[in-house]
Amino acid sequence: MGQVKEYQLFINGEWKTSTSGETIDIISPSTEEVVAKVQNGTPEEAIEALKAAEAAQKEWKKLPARTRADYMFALADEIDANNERLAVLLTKEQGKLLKVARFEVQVTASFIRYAAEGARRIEGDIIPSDNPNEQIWIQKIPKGVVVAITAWNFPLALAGRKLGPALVAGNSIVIKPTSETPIATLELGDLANKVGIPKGVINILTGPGRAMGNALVESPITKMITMTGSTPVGQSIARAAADNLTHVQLELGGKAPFIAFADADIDAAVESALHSRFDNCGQVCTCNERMYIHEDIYDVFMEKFLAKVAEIKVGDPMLEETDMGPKVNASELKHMEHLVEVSVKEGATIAAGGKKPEGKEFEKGYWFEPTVLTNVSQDMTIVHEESFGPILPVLKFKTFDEVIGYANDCEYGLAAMVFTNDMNTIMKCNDELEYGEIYINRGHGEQHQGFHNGYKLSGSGGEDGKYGFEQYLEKKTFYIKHTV
Ligand SMILES: NC(=O)C1=CN([C@@H]2O[C@H](COP(=O)(O)OP(=O)(O)OC[C@H]3O[C@@H](n4cnc5c(N)ncnc54)[C@H](OP(=O)(O)O)[C@@H]3O)[C@@H](O)[C@H]2O)C=CC1
Ligand SMILES: O=C(O)[C@@H](O)[C@@H]1OC[C@H](O)[C@H]1O
Repeated sequence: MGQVKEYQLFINGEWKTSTSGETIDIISPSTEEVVAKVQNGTPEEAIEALKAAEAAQKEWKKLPARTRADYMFALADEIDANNERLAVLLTKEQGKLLKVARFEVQVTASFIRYAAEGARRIEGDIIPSDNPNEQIWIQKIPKGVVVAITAWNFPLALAGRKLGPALVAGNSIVIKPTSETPIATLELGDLANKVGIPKGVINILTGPGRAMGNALVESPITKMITMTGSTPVGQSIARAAADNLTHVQLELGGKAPFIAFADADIDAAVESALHSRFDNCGQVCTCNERMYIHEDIYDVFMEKFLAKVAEIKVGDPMLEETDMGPKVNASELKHMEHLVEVSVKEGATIAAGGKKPEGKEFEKGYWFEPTVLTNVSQDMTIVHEESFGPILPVLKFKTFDEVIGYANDCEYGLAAMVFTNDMNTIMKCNDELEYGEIYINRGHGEQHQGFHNGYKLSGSGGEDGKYGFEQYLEKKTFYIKHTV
Protein backbone atom coordinates (compact mmCIF):
# COMPACT_ATOMS: atom_id res chain seq x y z
CA MET A 1 0.00 0.00 0.00
CA GLY A 2 1.58 3.35 -1.01
CA GLN A 3 1.76 6.43 1.18
CA VAL A 4 -1.80 7.48 2.04
CA LYS A 5 -3.02 11.07 2.19
CA GLU A 6 -3.05 12.66 5.64
CA TYR A 7 -5.93 15.12 5.90
CA GLN A 8 -5.77 18.09 8.23
CA LEU A 9 -8.35 20.11 10.15
CA PHE A 10 -10.11 22.83 8.13
CA ILE A 11 -10.37 25.88 10.39
CA ASN A 12 -10.96 29.46 9.24
CA GLY A 13 -10.24 28.57 5.64
CA GLU A 14 -6.85 27.05 6.45
CA TRP A 15 -5.65 23.45 6.80
CA LYS A 16 -3.83 22.73 10.06
CA THR A 17 -2.27 19.73 11.76
CA SER A 18 -3.70 18.97 15.17
CA THR A 19 -1.62 19.79 18.22
CA SER A 20 -2.47 16.31 19.45
CA GLY A 21 0.18 14.95 17.08
CA GLU A 22 -2.12 11.96 16.60
CA THR A 23 -3.97 10.75 13.55
CA ILE A 24 -6.87 8.34 12.98
CA ASP A 25 -6.55 5.63 10.30
CA ILE A 26 -9.45 5.43 7.84
CA ILE A 27 -9.94 1.76 6.96
CA SER A 28 -11.44 0.38 3.76
CA PRO A 29 -14.42 -1.87 4.68
CA SER A 30 -13.68 -3.95 1.56
CA THR A 31 -9.97 -4.66 2.11
CA GLU A 32 -9.18 -3.52 5.69
CA GLU A 33 -6.36 -1.41 4.22
CA VAL A 34 -5.64 2.10 5.50
CA VAL A 35 -6.93 4.46 2.79
CA ALA A 36 -6.24 7.77 4.53
CA LYS A 37 -5.30 9.37 7.84
CA VAL A 38 -7.14 12.23 9.52
CA GLN A 39 -6.31 14.40 12.51
CA ASN A 40 -7.28 13.33 15.99
CA GLY A 41 -8.41 16.84 16.78
CA THR A 42 -8.54 18.22 20.31
CA PRO A 43 -11.35 19.92 22.23
CA GLU A 44 -9.23 23.09 22.12
CA GLU A 45 -9.30 22.94 18.33
CA ALA A 46 -13.07 22.57 18.52
CA ILE A 47 -13.23 25.90 20.36
CA GLU A 48 -10.79 27.47 17.86
CA ALA A 49 -13.11 26.47 15.02
CA LEU A 50 -16.18 27.73 16.87
CA LYS A 51 -14.53 31.11 17.43
CA ALA A 52 -13.59 31.33 13.74
CA ALA A 53 -17.16 30.48 12.79
CA GLU A 54 -18.54 33.06 15.25
CA ALA A 55 -16.34 35.81 13.81
CA ALA A 56 -17.12 34.91 10.20
CA GLN A 57 -20.87 34.73 10.81
CA LYS A 58 -21.03 38.40 11.81
CA GLU A 59 -20.25 39.41 8.19
CA TRP A 60 -21.83 36.39 6.49
CA LYS A 61 -25.27 37.20 7.94
CA LYS A 62 -25.09 40.75 6.51
CA LEU A 63 -24.87 39.48 2.93
CA PRO A 64 -28.19 39.36 1.08
CA ALA A 65 -29.57 35.82 1.24
CA ARG A 66 -29.44 35.75 -2.55
CA THR A 67 -25.68 36.41 -2.42
CA ARG A 68 -25.19 33.63 0.10
CA ALA A 69 -27.21 31.41 -2.20
CA ASP A 70 -24.93 32.23 -5.14
CA TYR A 71 -21.97 30.89 -3.15
CA MET A 72 -24.02 27.74 -2.49
CA PHE A 73 -24.89 27.28 -6.17
CA ALA A 74 -21.18 27.62 -6.99
CA LEU A 75 -20.26 25.05 -4.33
CA ALA A 76 -22.87 22.65 -5.69
CA ASP A 77 -21.41 23.06 -9.19
CA GLU A 78 -17.93 22.27 -7.85
CA ILE A 79 -19.25 19.16 -6.09
CA ASP A 80 -20.80 18.00 -9.37
CA ALA A 81 -17.56 18.72 -11.21
CA ASN A 82 -15.72 16.48 -8.74
CA ASN A 83 -18.33 13.71 -8.70
CA GLU A 84 -16.15 10.79 -9.73
CA ARG A 85 -13.26 11.73 -7.41
CA LEU A 86 -15.57 12.22 -4.42
CA ALA A 87 -17.51 9.03 -5.22
CA VAL A 88 -14.34 6.96 -5.26
CA LEU A 89 -13.38 8.39 -1.86
CA LEU A 90 -16.82 7.50 -0.48
CA THR A 91 -16.48 3.93 -1.74
CA LYS A 92 -13.00 3.66 -0.26
CA GLU A 93 -14.02 4.91 3.18
CA GLN A 94 -17.57 3.56 3.51
CA GLY A 95 -17.67 0.55 1.20
CA LYS A 96 -20.78 1.70 -0.67
CA LEU A 97 -21.21 0.77 -4.31
CA LEU A 98 -19.42 3.24 -6.59
CA LYS A 99 -22.66 3.68 -8.55
CA VAL A 100 -24.44 4.56 -5.28
CA ALA A 101 -21.56 6.82 -4.23
CA ARG A 102 -21.94 8.76 -7.50
CA PHE A 103 -25.61 9.18 -6.63
CA GLU A 104 -24.68 10.34 -3.12
CA VAL A 105 -22.43 13.06 -4.55
CA GLN A 106 -25.27 14.19 -6.85
CA VAL A 107 -27.65 14.25 -3.87
CA THR A 108 -25.15 16.33 -1.87
CA ALA A 109 -25.14 19.02 -4.55
CA SER A 110 -28.90 18.72 -4.88
CA PHE A 111 -29.46 19.26 -1.13
CA ILE A 112 -27.36 22.43 -1.32
CA ARG A 113 -29.14 23.73 -4.44
CA TYR A 114 -32.53 23.06 -2.89
CA ALA A 115 -31.58 25.19 0.14
CA ALA A 116 -30.19 27.96 -2.09
CA GLU A 117 -33.46 28.10 -4.06
CA GLY A 118 -35.17 29.13 -0.80
CA ALA A 119 -33.04 32.23 -0.30
CA ARG A 120 -35.82 34.61 -1.38
CA ARG A 121 -38.42 32.90 0.80
CA ILE A 122 -37.02 33.76 4.23
CA GLU A 123 -40.23 35.58 5.05
CA GLY A 124 -41.41 37.25 8.25
CA ASP A 125 -44.73 38.81 9.27
CA ILE A 126 -46.28 42.22 9.75
CA ILE A 127 -49.21 41.87 12.16
CA PRO A 128 -51.76 44.53 13.23
CA SER A 129 -51.45 45.47 16.89
CA ASP A 130 -54.32 45.92 19.34
CA ASN A 131 -52.75 49.32 20.13
CA PRO A 132 -53.38 52.39 17.93
CA ASN A 133 -50.54 53.53 15.63
CA GLU A 134 -48.64 50.34 16.23
CA GLN A 135 -47.47 47.38 14.13
CA ILE A 136 -45.95 44.04 15.11
CA TRP A 137 -43.08 42.78 12.97
CA ILE A 138 -41.72 39.24 13.22
CA GLN A 139 -38.36 38.92 11.46
CA LYS A 140 -36.55 35.66 10.62
CA ILE A 141 -32.85 35.88 11.51
CA PRO A 142 -30.02 33.32 11.60
CA LYS A 143 -29.22 31.47 14.82
CA GLY A 144 -25.43 32.07 14.64
CA VAL A 145 -22.94 29.16 14.72
CA VAL A 146 -24.35 25.76 13.75
CA VAL A 147 -22.59 22.51 14.67
CA ALA A 148 -23.30 19.62 12.29
CA ILE A 149 -22.45 16.09 13.44
CA THR A 150 -22.90 13.37 10.86
CA ALA A 151 -23.10 9.57 10.60
CA TRP A 152 -21.16 7.18 8.34
CA ASN A 153 -23.83 5.82 6.03
CA PHE A 154 -24.16 8.84 3.69
CA PRO A 155 -21.48 11.12 5.13
CA LEU A 156 -21.22 13.62 2.26
CA ALA A 157 -24.97 13.86 1.62
CA LEU A 158 -25.62 14.35 5.33
CA ALA A 159 -23.08 17.20 5.37
CA GLY A 160 -24.71 18.86 2.34
CA ARG A 161 -28.19 18.35 3.84
CA LYS A 162 -27.07 20.46 6.82
CA LEU A 163 -24.62 23.04 5.47
CA GLY A 164 -26.99 24.09 2.67
CA PRO A 165 -29.84 25.44 4.82
CA ALA A 166 -27.48 26.53 7.61
CA LEU A 167 -25.49 28.86 5.34
CA VAL A 168 -28.35 30.13 3.18
CA ALA A 169 -30.13 31.14 6.41
CA GLY A 170 -27.08 33.23 7.35
CA ASN A 171 -25.40 30.92 9.87
CA SER A 172 -21.81 29.67 9.82
CA ILE A 173 -21.02 26.03 10.43
CA VAL A 174 -18.59 23.62 12.09
CA ILE A 175 -18.98 20.12 10.63
CA LYS A 176 -17.72 17.09 12.54
CA PRO A 177 -18.08 14.00 10.39
CA THR A 178 -17.88 10.59 12.01
CA SER A 179 -14.32 9.27 12.49
CA GLU A 180 -15.35 6.26 10.37
CA THR A 181 -15.92 8.13 7.07
CA PRO A 182 -14.65 11.72 7.13
CA ILE A 183 -12.57 12.05 3.96
CA ALA A 184 -15.14 12.96 1.30
CA THR A 185 -16.56 15.54 3.72
CA LEU A 186 -13.10 17.02 4.33
CA GLU A 187 -12.76 17.56 0.58
CA LEU A 188 -15.51 20.21 0.87
CA GLY A 189 -12.91 22.51 2.46
CA ASP A 190 -10.90 23.02 -0.71
CA LEU A 191 -14.10 23.34 -2.77
CA ALA A 192 -15.37 26.05 -0.39
CA ASN A 193 -12.12 27.98 -0.78
CA LYS A 194 -12.23 27.54 -4.56
CA VAL A 195 -15.66 29.18 -4.85
CA GLY A 196 -14.66 32.00 -2.49
CA ILE A 197 -16.83 31.21 0.52
CA PRO A 198 -15.38 33.57 3.17
CA LYS A 199 -12.91 32.03 5.62
CA GLY A 200 -14.50 30.69 8.78
CA VAL A 201 -18.00 30.26 7.32
CA ILE A 202 -17.34 26.54 6.85
CA ASN A 203 -15.07 24.62 9.24
CA ILE A 204 -14.52 20.83 9.18
CA LEU A 205 -13.02 18.95 12.12
CA THR A 206 -12.15 15.34 12.79
CA GLY A 207 -11.79 13.63 16.10
CA PRO A 208 -13.74 11.25 18.32
CA GLY A 209 -17.27 12.39 19.02
CA ARG A 210 -17.03 11.77 22.76
CA ALA A 211 -14.21 14.40 23.01
CA MET A 212 -14.18 16.69 19.96
CA GLY A 213 -17.92 16.32 19.38
CA ASN A 214 -18.75 16.89 23.01
CA ALA A 215 -16.63 20.08 23.13
CA LEU A 216 -18.61 21.44 20.16
CA VAL A 217 -21.92 20.53 21.79
CA GLU A 218 -21.13 21.97 25.22
CA SER A 219 -19.84 25.36 24.04
CA PRO A 220 -22.10 28.41 24.52
CA ILE A 221 -20.81 29.68 21.14
CA THR A 222 -22.87 26.92 19.52
CA LYS A 223 -26.40 28.13 18.84
CA MET A 224 -27.72 25.00 17.10
CA ILE A 225 -26.68 21.38 16.85
CA THR A 226 -27.91 19.25 13.98
CA MET A 227 -26.89 15.61 14.36
CA THR A 228 -27.56 12.43 12.43
CA GLY A 229 -26.65 9.17 14.09
CA SER A 230 -27.68 6.66 16.69
CA THR A 231 -30.30 7.26 19.34
CA PRO A 232 -27.97 6.78 22.34
CA VAL A 233 -25.55 9.39 20.99
CA GLY A 234 -28.39 11.72 20.11
CA GLN A 235 -29.63 11.44 23.68
CA SER A 236 -26.18 12.23 25.11
CA ILE A 237 -25.91 15.26 22.81
CA ALA A 238 -29.30 16.53 23.96
CA ARG A 239 -28.21 16.15 27.60
CA ALA A 240 -24.87 17.91 26.98
CA ALA A 241 -26.58 20.79 25.14
CA ALA A 242 -29.18 21.29 27.86
CA ASP A 243 -26.99 23.52 30.07
CA ASN A 244 -26.99 26.21 27.36
CA LEU A 245 -30.50 25.38 26.15
CA THR A 246 -28.94 25.06 22.68
CA HIS A 247 -31.41 24.16 19.92
CA VAL A 248 -30.86 20.49 19.02
CA GLN A 249 -32.17 18.85 15.85
CA LEU A 250 -31.73 15.04 15.78
CA GLU A 251 -32.15 12.40 13.05
CA LEU A 252 -31.62 9.09 14.82
CA GLY A 253 -32.30 5.37 14.62
CA GLY A 254 -35.23 3.57 13.04
CA LYS A 255 -36.98 0.20 12.75
CA ALA A 256 -39.25 0.73 9.76
CA PRO A 257 -42.06 -1.80 9.25
CA PHE A 258 -42.87 -2.90 5.69
CA ILE A 259 -46.51 -4.04 5.43
CA ALA A 260 -48.01 -5.86 2.41
CA PHE A 261 -51.79 -6.28 2.65
CA ALA A 262 -53.68 -9.05 0.81
CA ASP A 263 -54.50 -6.76 -2.15
CA ALA A 264 -50.90 -5.54 -2.61
CA ASP A 265 -49.29 -5.50 -6.05
CA ILE A 266 -46.98 -8.39 -5.16
CA ASP A 267 -44.28 -7.86 -7.76
CA ALA A 268 -44.03 -4.16 -6.92
CA ALA A 269 -43.98 -4.93 -3.20
CA VAL A 270 -41.26 -7.57 -3.63
CA GLU A 271 -39.05 -5.17 -5.59
CA SER A 272 -39.52 -2.34 -3.09
CA ALA A 273 -39.02 -4.59 -0.07
CA LEU A 274 -35.79 -5.93 -1.57
CA HIS A 275 -34.21 -2.54 -2.31
CA SER A 276 -35.50 -0.94 0.87
CA ARG A 277 -33.63 -3.54 2.89
CA PHE A 278 -30.47 -4.41 0.97
CA ASP A 279 -29.45 -1.18 -0.83
CA ASN A 280 -26.35 0.37 0.79
CA CYS A 281 -25.96 -2.93 2.66
CA GLY A 282 -29.05 -2.06 4.67
CA GLN A 283 -27.39 1.05 6.11
CA VAL A 284 -30.15 3.59 5.64
CA CYS A 285 -32.19 5.04 8.50
CA THR A 286 -35.48 4.40 6.68
CA CYS A 287 -34.64 0.81 5.71
CA ASN A 288 -37.20 -2.02 5.74
CA GLU A 289 -36.15 -3.41 9.13
CA ARG A 290 -39.06 -5.85 9.57
CA MET A 291 -41.60 -7.14 7.07
CA TYR A 292 -45.27 -8.07 7.70
CA ILE A 293 -46.97 -10.04 4.89
CA HIS A 294 -50.69 -10.86 4.90
CA GLU A 295 -51.21 -14.64 5.26
CA ASP A 296 -53.23 -14.81 2.00
CA ILE A 297 -50.23 -13.75 -0.11
CA TYR A 298 -47.38 -14.94 2.15
CA ASP A 299 -46.34 -18.06 0.19
CA VAL A 300 -46.35 -16.47 -3.25
CA PHE A 301 -44.70 -13.31 -1.93
CA MET A 302 -41.91 -15.17 -0.14
CA GLU A 303 -41.20 -17.45 -3.10
CA LYS A 304 -40.66 -14.39 -5.32
CA PHE A 305 -38.80 -12.47 -2.62
CA LEU A 306 -36.32 -15.22 -1.73
CA ALA A 307 -35.62 -15.82 -5.41
CA LYS A 308 -34.62 -12.16 -5.75
CA VAL A 309 -32.51 -12.28 -2.58
CA ALA A 310 -30.62 -15.27 -3.99
CA GLU A 311 -29.67 -13.17 -7.03
CA ILE A 312 -28.02 -10.40 -4.98
CA LYS A 313 -24.32 -10.26 -5.89
CA VAL A 314 -22.14 -9.40 -2.90
CA GLY A 315 -18.65 -8.20 -3.77
CA ASP A 316 -16.24 -5.45 -4.70
CA PRO A 317 -18.20 -2.18 -4.48
CA MET A 318 -16.06 -0.64 -7.21
CA LEU A 319 -17.51 -3.03 -9.81
CA GLU A 320 -20.67 -2.08 -11.72
CA GLU A 321 -22.10 -5.61 -11.50
CA THR A 322 -21.99 -5.70 -7.69
CA ASP A 323 -25.33 -5.33 -5.86
CA MET A 324 -24.13 -5.14 -2.25
CA GLY A 325 -20.85 -4.17 -0.62
CA PRO A 326 -19.59 -4.74 2.93
CA LYS A 327 -20.71 -3.42 6.29
CA VAL A 328 -18.77 -0.30 7.31
CA ASN A 329 -16.61 -1.77 10.07
CA ALA A 330 -15.78 -4.81 12.17
CA SER A 331 -18.09 -3.92 15.06
CA GLU A 332 -21.07 -3.55 12.72
CA LEU A 333 -20.23 -6.97 11.26
CA LYS A 334 -20.09 -8.48 14.75
CA HIS A 335 -23.51 -6.90 15.41
CA MET A 336 -24.92 -8.73 12.38
CA GLU A 337 -23.53 -12.06 13.56
CA HIS A 338 -24.88 -11.41 17.05
CA LEU A 339 -28.39 -10.59 15.81
CA VAL A 340 -28.57 -13.79 13.74
CA GLU A 341 -27.29 -15.87 16.67
CA VAL A 342 -29.85 -14.37 19.05
CA SER A 343 -32.67 -14.75 16.50
CA VAL A 344 -31.97 -18.45 15.95
CA LYS A 345 -31.74 -19.02 19.71
CA GLU A 346 -35.16 -17.35 20.04
CA GLY A 347 -36.63 -19.70 17.42
CA ALA A 348 -36.19 -17.98 14.05
CA THR A 349 -35.29 -19.88 10.87
CA ILE A 350 -32.58 -18.66 8.48
CA ALA A 351 -34.33 -18.67 5.10
CA ALA A 352 -31.38 -16.96 3.35
CA GLY A 353 -27.83 -15.91 4.24
CA GLY A 354 -27.00 -15.64 7.91
CA LYS A 355 -23.20 -15.42 7.83
CA LYS A 356 -20.05 -14.02 6.26
CA PRO A 357 -19.85 -15.18 2.59
CA GLU A 358 -17.22 -17.78 1.66
CA GLY A 359 -14.49 -17.26 -0.91
CA LYS A 360 -11.03 -15.78 -1.19
CA GLU A 361 -12.40 -12.36 -2.06
CA PHE A 362 -14.17 -12.21 1.31
CA GLU A 363 -11.22 -13.13 3.51
CA LYS A 364 -10.53 -9.46 4.19
CA GLY A 365 -13.32 -6.95 4.72
CA TYR A 366 -16.58 -6.77 6.68
CA TRP A 367 -18.86 -8.84 4.44
CA PHE A 368 -22.23 -10.28 5.38
CA GLU A 369 -24.72 -12.23 3.27
CA PRO A 370 -28.19 -10.83 2.54
CA THR A 371 -30.15 -12.50 5.31
CA VAL A 372 -33.86 -13.33 5.67
CA LEU A 373 -35.32 -14.75 8.87
CA THR A 374 -38.70 -16.55 9.02
CA ASN A 375 -40.72 -18.18 11.79
CA VAL A 376 -40.25 -14.89 13.60
CA SER A 377 -42.55 -13.74 16.40
CA GLN A 378 -43.27 -10.16 17.43
CA ASP A 379 -41.53 -10.57 20.77
CA MET A 380 -38.15 -11.48 19.26
CA THR A 381 -35.14 -9.17 19.63
CA ILE A 382 -34.73 -8.76 15.86
CA VAL A 383 -38.22 -7.25 15.59
CA HIS A 384 -37.29 -4.43 17.97
CA GLU A 385 -33.51 -3.85 17.80
CA GLU A 386 -32.31 -1.84 14.79
CA SER A 387 -29.98 -3.94 12.63
CA PHE A 388 -28.97 -1.15 10.23
CA GLY A 389 -27.70 -3.97 8.04
CA PRO A 390 -28.79 -6.73 5.60
CA ILE A 391 -30.96 -8.74 8.00
CA LEU A 392 -34.73 -8.95 7.44
CA PRO A 393 -37.18 -10.68 9.80
CA VAL A 394 -40.50 -11.62 8.15
CA LEU A 395 -43.82 -12.16 9.95
CA LYS A 396 -47.33 -13.13 8.82
CA PHE A 397 -50.47 -11.28 9.83
CA LYS A 398 -54.24 -11.74 9.47
CA THR A 399 -56.02 -8.48 10.33
CA PHE A 400 -55.52 -4.74 10.01
CA ASP A 401 -55.61 -4.14 13.76
CA GLU A 402 -53.09 -6.94 14.35
CA VAL A 403 -50.50 -5.53 11.93
CA ILE A 404 -50.94 -1.93 13.04
CA GLY A 405 -50.41 -3.09 16.60
CA TYR A 406 -47.24 -4.90 15.54
CA ALA A 407 -45.99 -1.90 13.53
CA ASN A 408 -46.52 0.57 16.38
CA ASP A 409 -45.01 -1.80 18.96
CA CYS A 410 -41.68 0.02 18.58
CA GLU A 411 -39.57 2.62 20.40
CA TYR A 412 -38.79 4.26 17.05
CA GLY A 413 -41.06 6.27 14.78
CA LEU A 414 -39.16 7.35 11.66
CA ALA A 415 -40.51 5.57 8.54
CA ALA A 416 -43.04 2.92 7.49
CA MET A 417 -43.88 1.35 4.10
CA VAL A 418 -47.34 0.05 3.15
CA PHE A 419 -48.56 -1.79 0.04
CA THR A 420 -52.30 -1.84 -0.60
CA ASN A 421 -54.66 -0.48 -3.23
CA ASP A 422 -57.56 0.02 -0.86
CA MET A 423 -58.15 3.70 -0.07
CA ASN A 424 -59.80 2.97 3.27
CA THR A 425 -56.77 0.96 4.34
CA ILE A 426 -54.44 3.74 3.20
CA MET A 427 -56.38 6.40 5.11
CA LYS A 428 -56.54 4.22 8.24
CA CYS A 429 -52.77 3.57 8.01
CA ASN A 430 -52.12 7.31 7.75
CA ASP A 431 -54.26 7.85 10.83
CA GLU A 432 -52.96 5.00 12.94
CA LEU A 433 -49.28 4.40 12.06
CA GLU A 434 -47.04 6.28 14.55
CA TYR A 435 -44.36 7.25 12.04
CA GLY A 436 -43.18 10.61 10.74
CA GLU A 437 -42.66 9.40 7.16
CA ILE A 438 -45.01 6.88 5.50
CA TYR A 439 -44.47 5.46 2.01
CA ILE A 440 -47.57 4.06 0.29
CA ASN A 441 -47.02 1.59 -2.58
CA ARG A 442 -43.33 2.39 -2.87
CA GLY A 443 -40.09 1.75 -1.05
CA HIS A 444 -38.22 4.27 1.08
CA GLY A 445 -36.43 7.37 -0.24
CA GLU A 446 -37.20 10.86 0.93
CA GLN A 447 -37.19 14.00 -1.22
CA HIS A 448 -35.71 17.38 -0.33
CA GLN A 449 -39.05 19.20 -0.40
CA GLY A 450 -40.63 16.74 2.05
CA PHE A 451 -39.94 16.60 5.79
CA HIS A 452 -37.69 13.87 7.22
CA ASN A 453 -39.14 13.69 10.68
CA GLY A 454 -38.70 10.99 13.31
CA TYR A 455 -41.13 10.43 16.20
CA LYS A 456 -40.30 8.81 19.56
CA LEU A 457 -36.60 7.79 19.78
CA SER A 458 -36.04 8.44 16.06
CA GLY A 459 -35.26 12.08 16.63
CA SER A 460 -36.57 15.56 17.20
CA GLY A 461 -37.07 18.64 15.04
CA GLY A 462 -36.99 17.04 11.62
CA GLU A 463 -34.95 17.92 8.53
CA ASP A 464 -35.48 18.96 4.86
CA GLY A 465 -38.12 21.06 3.19
CA LYS A 466 -39.50 24.33 4.48
CA TYR A 467 -39.96 22.97 7.99
CA GLY A 468 -36.38 21.74 8.13
CA PHE A 469 -35.12 25.11 6.89
CA GLU A 470 -37.04 26.86 9.70
CA GLN A 471 -34.84 25.00 12.24
CA TYR A 472 -31.90 27.16 11.13
CA LEU A 473 -33.70 30.46 11.79
CA GLU A 474 -34.50 32.42 14.90
CA LYS A 475 -37.44 34.87 15.15
CA LYS A 476 -37.24 38.47 16.45
CA THR A 477 -40.42 40.40 17.24
CA PHE A 478 -40.65 44.21 17.09
CA TYR A 479 -43.52 46.35 18.42
CA ILE A 480 -43.37 49.58 16.39
CA LYS A 481 -45.45 52.59 17.51
CA HIS A 482 -45.43 55.96 15.81
CA THR A 483 -45.84 58.88 18.14
CA VAL A 484 -47.30 61.53 15.83
N1 LIG B 1 -32.29 9.14 11.17
C1 LIG B 1 -31.39 9.21 10.23
O1 LIG B 1 -31.54 9.97 9.24
C2 LIG B 1 -30.14 8.38 10.35
C3 LIG B 1 -29.82 7.64 11.48
N2 LIG B 1 -28.65 6.91 11.54
C4 LIG B 1 -28.34 6.13 12.73
O2 LIG B 1 -26.92 6.30 13.04
C5 LIG B 1 -26.38 5.04 13.45
C6 LIG B 1 -25.17 4.71 12.63
O3 LIG B 1 -24.34 5.86 12.49
P1 LIG B 1 -23.13 6.11 13.48
O4 LIG B 1 -22.19 7.09 12.87
O5 LIG B 1 -22.57 4.80 13.95
O6 LIG B 1 -23.85 6.81 14.70
P2 LIG B 1 -23.16 7.32 16.06
O7 LIG B 1 -24.30 7.76 16.84
O8 LIG B 1 -22.20 6.36 16.64
O9 LIG B 1 -22.26 8.62 15.64
C7 LIG B 1 -22.90 9.70 15.00
C8 LIG B 1 -22.00 10.92 15.13
O10 LIG B 1 -21.98 11.37 16.48
C9 LIG B 1 -20.63 11.55 16.91
N3 LIG B 1 -20.58 11.37 18.35
C10 LIG B 1 -20.43 10.22 19.04
N4 LIG B 1 -20.50 10.45 20.37
C11 LIG B 1 -20.68 11.80 20.52
C12 LIG B 1 -20.81 12.69 21.64
N5 LIG B 1 -20.78 12.23 22.88
N6 LIG B 1 -20.98 14.02 21.40
C13 LIG B 1 -21.01 14.49 20.14
N7 LIG B 1 -20.89 13.71 19.03
C14 LIG B 1 -20.73 12.39 19.23
C15 LIG B 1 -19.89 10.53 16.11
O11 LIG B 1 -18.51 10.86 16.06
P3 LIG B 1 -17.44 9.63 16.03
O12 LIG B 1 -17.96 8.61 15.08
O13 LIG B 1 -16.18 10.28 15.57
O14 LIG B 1 -17.36 9.11 17.43
C16 LIG B 1 -20.56 10.67 14.75
O15 LIG B 1 -20.04 11.78 14.06
C17 LIG B 1 -27.46 4.02 13.28
O16 LIG B 1 -28.02 3.75 14.55
C18 LIG B 1 -28.54 4.67 12.43
O17 LIG B 1 -29.82 4.31 12.78
C19 LIG B 1 -27.76 6.89 10.52
C20 LIG B 1 -28.07 7.62 9.37
C21 LIG B 1 -29.26 8.38 9.20
O1 LIG C 1 -30.06 9.46 6.68
C1 LIG C 1 -30.36 8.49 5.96
O2 LIG C 1 -29.97 7.34 6.09
C2 LIG C 1 -31.21 8.81 4.76
O3 LIG C 1 -31.96 9.99 5.06
C3 LIG C 1 -30.26 9.05 3.58
O4 LIG C 1 -29.32 10.12 3.89
C4 LIG C 1 -29.10 10.88 2.71
C5 LIG C 1 -29.90 10.23 1.64
O5 LIG C 1 -30.42 11.16 0.75
C6 LIG C 1 -30.98 9.49 2.35
O6 LIG C 1 -31.42 8.37 1.63
